[in-house]
Amino acid sequence: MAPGAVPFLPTEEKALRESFVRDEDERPKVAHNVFSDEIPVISLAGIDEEGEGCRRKEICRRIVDACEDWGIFQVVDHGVDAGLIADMSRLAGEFFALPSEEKLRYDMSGGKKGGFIVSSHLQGEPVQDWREIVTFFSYPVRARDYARWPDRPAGWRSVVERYSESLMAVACELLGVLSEAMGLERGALSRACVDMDQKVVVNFYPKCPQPELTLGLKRHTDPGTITLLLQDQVGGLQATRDGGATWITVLPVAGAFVVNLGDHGHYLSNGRFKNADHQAVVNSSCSRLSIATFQNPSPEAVVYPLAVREGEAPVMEEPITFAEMYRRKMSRDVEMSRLKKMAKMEAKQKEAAPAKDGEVAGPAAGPAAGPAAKPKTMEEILA
Ligand SMILES: O=C(O)CCC(=O)C(=O)O
Ligand SMILES: [Fe+2]
Repeated sequence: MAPGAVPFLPTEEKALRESFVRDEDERPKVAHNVFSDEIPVISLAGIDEEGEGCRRKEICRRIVDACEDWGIFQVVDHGVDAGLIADMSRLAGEFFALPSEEKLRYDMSGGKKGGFIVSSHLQGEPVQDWREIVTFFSYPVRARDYARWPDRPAGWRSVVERYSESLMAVACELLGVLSEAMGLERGALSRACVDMDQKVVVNFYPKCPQPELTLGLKRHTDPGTITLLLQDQVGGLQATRDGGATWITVLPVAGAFVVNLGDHGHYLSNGRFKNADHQAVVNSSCSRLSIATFQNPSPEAVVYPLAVREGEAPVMEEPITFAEMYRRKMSRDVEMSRLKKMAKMEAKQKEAAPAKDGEVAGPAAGPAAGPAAKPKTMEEILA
C-alpha cells in the first residue's frame, strides 16, 4: 500500500487526511450539484428505422455531433430493462454496505484481476482518490473468473450477468452508429475490437469531510472504445473541453447511460471523435454510486485509424496493439505525476532558500531530481 494510504476511507474524521489533498490546480472548480445541460440526452427509440428521413439518421447525427464536441452524450430509450437497472443499482449499493471483512475477501491489491479496492488499482498515485471500487471482467465470457466476482449480496452474479449482456448489446449498437458516421460498414468498429472485452467498475464515493480539497476520481480519459456509465441522482461526473480550465457537471438523468468516448475510439476515428476528459467530484452530504461499463478491444487488437479523411494526417505514427497503447498511456500518467511532484518539491526548496542576487537557482538536488524514469511494465503499474 502507498505511504499514507488507508485500507478504508476515514469518513468520520473532520479534516481530510493529507494523502487525499489535491494540488490547488486539480481541485474541483464546480460543485457536484451545479448541473449543466450541455451534454445532449438522446433517445434511441426508432434506431432500427431505415430509409430517407428516418429516426436512425437523426439519432446518428446527434450522436456524431456530441462525439465531435465533448466525446460525451447520454442515451435513454436504450432498451435495457428498467427493473434490471434498478436491481443492479440496489445490489451495488448493498455490496458497499457489507462489513469491511466481507469486502476484503475480494481484495485485489497485488495485481489481481478483479475484486475490491480502495481508491485505485494503480500503483504510485501521489494522491488518493476518495472512492471504493468493485470490478470484474465480464467479456469475453470464456475469460470470466467467477472466483473474483463477489458472491454476496445474494443474486449478484445472475443480475450482473444479465446487466453485462444488455450493455454489450447497447454498446455494439452505438459502435454501429459511429462506424457508419465514419463512412464504414456497421460492424467495422466492433470488428476492430476483435473479441471485445468488457469490464465493469462499480464506484462508490462515500460522503467526504472536505470535498473541496479532493476528487472521487482524478481527471482522466478512459482507455477503451466507449464507456457506458450509470449514475445515481446525486451528481458528481464532470467534464472539461479545455484541458481542465473549466468544467461542467453532467446532469443525472434517471435510467440514462452516459456514454464516454475513450482513447481507442478517439484513435480509430483519427481524432475526429473526442476522448472524454472527465473526473468525479464528491460532496459532504451523501454518498454516490456509479457503474462504469468499459467496452475495450482485446489486448492484441491493432490500434490505428480506420478512416483518415481527405486533408488529414493519421494521428498515430504506427499501428500498435491495444495492450501497448494502454501500457504507454499508463506509464505517461505515472511519469506526469512524477514530474509534477518534482516541480513541487523544487518550488518548495526555492521558497525555503531563495537564490541571492546574481546567483542562478540550480535544479533541486536529491533523489527526486534523478534521471527520467525508465518505461514501466504492467506489473509495475498495477497495485
Ligand atoms: O463516477 C463517475 O461519474 C465517473 C466514473 C469514471 O469516470 C470511471 O470509472 O472511469
Ligand atoms: Fe472514466
